Amino acid sequence: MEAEAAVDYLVDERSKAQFDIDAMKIIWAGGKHEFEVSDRMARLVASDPVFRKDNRAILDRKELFKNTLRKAAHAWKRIIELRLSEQEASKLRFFVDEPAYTDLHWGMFIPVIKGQGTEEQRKKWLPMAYRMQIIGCYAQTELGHGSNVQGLETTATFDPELDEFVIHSPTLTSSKWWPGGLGRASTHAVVFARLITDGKDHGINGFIVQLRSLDDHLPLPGIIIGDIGMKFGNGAYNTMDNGFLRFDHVRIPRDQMLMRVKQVTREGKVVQSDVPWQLLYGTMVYVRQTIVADASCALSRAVCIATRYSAVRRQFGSQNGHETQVIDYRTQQSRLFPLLASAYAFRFVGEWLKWLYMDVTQRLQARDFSTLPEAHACTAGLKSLTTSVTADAIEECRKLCGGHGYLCSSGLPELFAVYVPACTYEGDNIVLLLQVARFLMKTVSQLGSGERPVGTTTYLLRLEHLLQCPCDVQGAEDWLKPDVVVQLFEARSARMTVACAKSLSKFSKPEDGFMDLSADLVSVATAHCQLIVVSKFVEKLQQDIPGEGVKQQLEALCSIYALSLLKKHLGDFLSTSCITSKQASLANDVLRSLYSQVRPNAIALVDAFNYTDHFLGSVLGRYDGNVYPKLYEEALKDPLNESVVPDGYHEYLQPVLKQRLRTARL
Ligand SMILES: CCCCCCCCCCCCCCCCCC(=O)SCCNC(=O)CCNC(=O)[C@H](O)C(C)(C)COP(=O)(O)OP(=O)(O)OC[C@H]1O[C@@H](n2cnc3c(N)ncnc32)[C@H](O)[C@@H]1OP(=O)(O)O
Ligand SMILES: Cc1cc2nc3c(=O)[nH]c(=O)nc-3n(C[C@H](O)[C@H](O)[C@H](O)COP(=O)(O)OP(=O)(O)OC[C@H]3O[C@@H](n4cnc5c(N)ncnc54)[C@H](O)[C@@H]3O)c2cc1C
Repeated sequence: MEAEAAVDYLVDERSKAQFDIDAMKIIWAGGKHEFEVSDRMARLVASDPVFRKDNRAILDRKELFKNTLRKAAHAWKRIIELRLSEQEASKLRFFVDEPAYTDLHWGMFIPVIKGQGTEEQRKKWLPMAYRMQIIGCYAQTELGHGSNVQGLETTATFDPELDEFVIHSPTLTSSKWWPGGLGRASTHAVVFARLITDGKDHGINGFIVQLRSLDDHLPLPGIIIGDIGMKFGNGAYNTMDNGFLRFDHVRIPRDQMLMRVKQVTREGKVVQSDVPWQLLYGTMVYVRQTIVADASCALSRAVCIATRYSAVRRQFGSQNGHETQVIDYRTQQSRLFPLLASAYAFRFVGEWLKWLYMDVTQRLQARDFSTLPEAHACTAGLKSLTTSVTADAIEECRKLCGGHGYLCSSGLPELFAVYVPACTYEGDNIVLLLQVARFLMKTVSQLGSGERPVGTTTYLLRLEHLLQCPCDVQGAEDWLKPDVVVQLFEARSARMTVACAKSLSKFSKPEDGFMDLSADLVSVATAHCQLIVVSKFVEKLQQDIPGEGVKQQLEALCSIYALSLLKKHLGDFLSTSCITSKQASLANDVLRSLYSQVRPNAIALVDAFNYTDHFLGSVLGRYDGNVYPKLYEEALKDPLNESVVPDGYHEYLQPVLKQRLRTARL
């Protein structure tokens, strides 16, 4: 093909923007400094050939994994050479954009030692982990149990004679199964096992166990270890060595039990410290909070691809002598713009959740445990909400790109395959929503006893009002008032919560009620979490938002986010008598006019994510919109096109064709 001059097919679109895009970039990044770091790291990765990733879909598993090891080693080398800070290093790894053992080492192994280790344990293990002299993973899930952590079967039995624990896998189902980084890379693991002393079971605790030799990487005696096999999609999450692990009476010193929550003395006595036992689950709270921030990244990435391509792609009709850009179809807008709005909404709720997590961490250090239940409910609920929406949205973006979205070169199939397990790992999304529902039911049941709800449940203090207040919408413009919308979401959540609590109270055993009503409880939890996202978006807009037109764009997106949820869950709002059908119809009119308002800004709103073409990894989402020649180029790179006549022609095609000829002649 002839080389084409570089043309920016989206220049016109960019010229229509009605806001200061540089200011929006800073809002999206979370500050000037964050923007600068992110931009610098993205470019560093994009310009380094070792971080190439366009061949992932065609590499076999072994090549894929070796390539991941190579990239992780190279990333580490760059981090050391450039003396990158922790923030810069983590951004660099993010832009390398390939699931790897390092995610678990930095994301779970180090945090679990920090959160559950004693001062001495942190001093001993963290420096080695920070220097990557040991590589660790988080070995909790087993073949037989993942969600039910209390059901884990691996045992850690204290031997007072030798002052050691004996780690053992008593059954097949007790095999550790799934931990990332375990299969091939890790030298160590934090293993969750049942603590047994003097024949008594004291429940689950974490233990630091060395798995492989630091000299030759061979498994240590008594350790049976391997990779659990190929996962969904080509490339995708197969760069990660999710592993299995069995123990045959493996001995570790007593001081390798993580002892912040429980201690075992030299004599074998178990001492419960004064921190709540739930801190054993603290690493999951931390990781769930990071997953919410990541959801906005994955979602914005898919939306960026679908939005740019929708502006380039034309089908049918006529617009100034051209066919219509598909982004101008109302159906395309009504599918795409709520996802664009959700990307911004999740960004802001992610920022807030990070704050909440820091706050609870500081309180825990000061021995104030009062906000732990709220932090658990918020991280669990928002992890569930944002990952489910994002996984569905990536698939919707694929459909929004028509046939070409199904090509690997669109970047969307791999993004979906990498992202979709987020609905399962770090807590199955339904199981986590049931935790939120449990928290809400408890909060409502305690209202009568004078307990005051705090944080995100404070609205339940106005229960009487919320149970009967009418929606304040008279005309379409009322739907743009943030206080009207927030109160509506509060009323819906409060009414659903109370209805469920009433149904539960009819059961003589609460557990039976929870089983029977679990589907309704999940809807209640979803309504509460959606309220949190809407109100955090509204709160963000009450802050000082610099930059011409930026606030107006964000206000439009906030309204789109809330009103598209209202449309999707209309059944909830009507059945709880929160709104009338007339008000619902007005909301729909407002949504249409908001789509028109966003339309000229759509490309600039996705440019504000500041993604490099390397990170997007999508021909359809290219910054310059030069889609067709590049799609053609990508097709030509496929190994099937290496020869004109395919391998296998002589064995399998020619005989068939020849036979056809003979048959035709007969
Ligand atoms: C295109 C390329 C793109 C490339 C992208 C590259 C980047 C990719 C990166 C990917 C990296 C991803 C890494 C993935 C890591 C996954 C790691 C895992 O899954 S690790 C494995 C993760 N595994 C899981 O997540 C397992 C999920 N399961 C669980 O968490 C628990 O078993 C349970 C919570 C469901 C039940 O527990 P159970 O003990 O039966 O509890 P009860 O219900 O009886 O409640 C008892 C009380 O405890 C309270 N409470 C509960 N939790 C917490 C908490 N966290 N805190 C505080 N409190 C908590 C609860 O409220 C209640 O309080 P109250 O009412 O009594 O006052
Ligand atoms: C890619 C990936 C990476 C992972 N990485 C790690 C890791 O590094 N370390 C680690 O320890 N683990 C890891 N895991 C394991 C992961 O945390 C678990 O798979 C997850 O917690 C879900 O548990 P499960 O597999 O037991 O699902 P199950 O609980 O068996 O879920 C099966 C079905 O049962 C339903 N269900 C279960 N309990 C209930 C209930 N009480 N009420 C209603 N419905 C219920 C669920 O909704 C689901 O539909 C990883 C998993 C994946 C997919």
